Amino acid sequence: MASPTAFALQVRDLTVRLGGTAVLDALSLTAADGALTAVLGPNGAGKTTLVRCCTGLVRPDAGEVAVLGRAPGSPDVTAAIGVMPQSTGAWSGIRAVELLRYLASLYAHPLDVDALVARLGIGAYARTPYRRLSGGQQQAVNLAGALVGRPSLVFLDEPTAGMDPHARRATWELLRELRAAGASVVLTTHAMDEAEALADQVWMIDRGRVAASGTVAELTTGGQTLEDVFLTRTHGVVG
Ligand SMILES: Nc1ncnc2c1ncn2[C@@H]1O[C@H](COP(=O)(O)OP(=O)(O)OP(=O)(O)O)[C@@H](O)[C@H]1O
Repeated sequence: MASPTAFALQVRDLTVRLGGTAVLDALSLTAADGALTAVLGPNGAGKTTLVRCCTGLVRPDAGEVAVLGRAPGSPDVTAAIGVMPQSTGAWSGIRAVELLRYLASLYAHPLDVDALVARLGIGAYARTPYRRLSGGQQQAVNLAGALVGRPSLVFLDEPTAGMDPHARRATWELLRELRAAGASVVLTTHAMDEAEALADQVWMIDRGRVAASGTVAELTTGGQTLEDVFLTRTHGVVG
């Protein structure tokens, strides 16, 4: 289903206070329809909080979020998006393939679970309880869970963290295919090569604000690498 707007995601002046701190501080950004948008930022910059606002899990203190042109958390939006959170402890006992079949049953036109399992290399551990999977295997199942409903817009919070290079490249290929099929992708990552390889648009956020944005080419004019730009424009907690 195509988005009715030119933007899959519009975030305006978003402010979230947690524990007395403005974790997001009047943050504004957009994700174009049909594009892959990467959100980069140091640990604690507010990336996961942003995703949680977009998926209706965190209610902002101020500002606006429009997901596919509508309010986050509404049933029609929820049915049209996919979400891969950083951790999903709730699935502890269920086998990977049973989890995916259950998730598929929640959608009107899900992807074929067996094909998705084969595509992401999940077959070898499809009958293993989720809690016994390695970190990278859990990531692959989480990714499959985010995609199985054939979403128009998918939020992926550090999708390849913990994946080996085979799984990482398979994931990149799948994300390129998703975009080619017209889906919009918003992903957070610490991997600069991932943003360079995939992103149509990059947003660097720091301390809850936008520190830089543009295409990779725009951000790296002047011969700097994306990592150089990141290190210059954002603050780390170490050092
Ligand atoms: N429930 C909460 N109460 C208080 N502070 C919180 C809460 N949840 C998150 N925070 C704080 O908000 C800030 C942003 O956290 P968030 O998880 O959004 O960062 P992030 O950019 O995703 O970081 P990382 O790259 O480490 O995953 C952090 O300083 C975190 O400690």
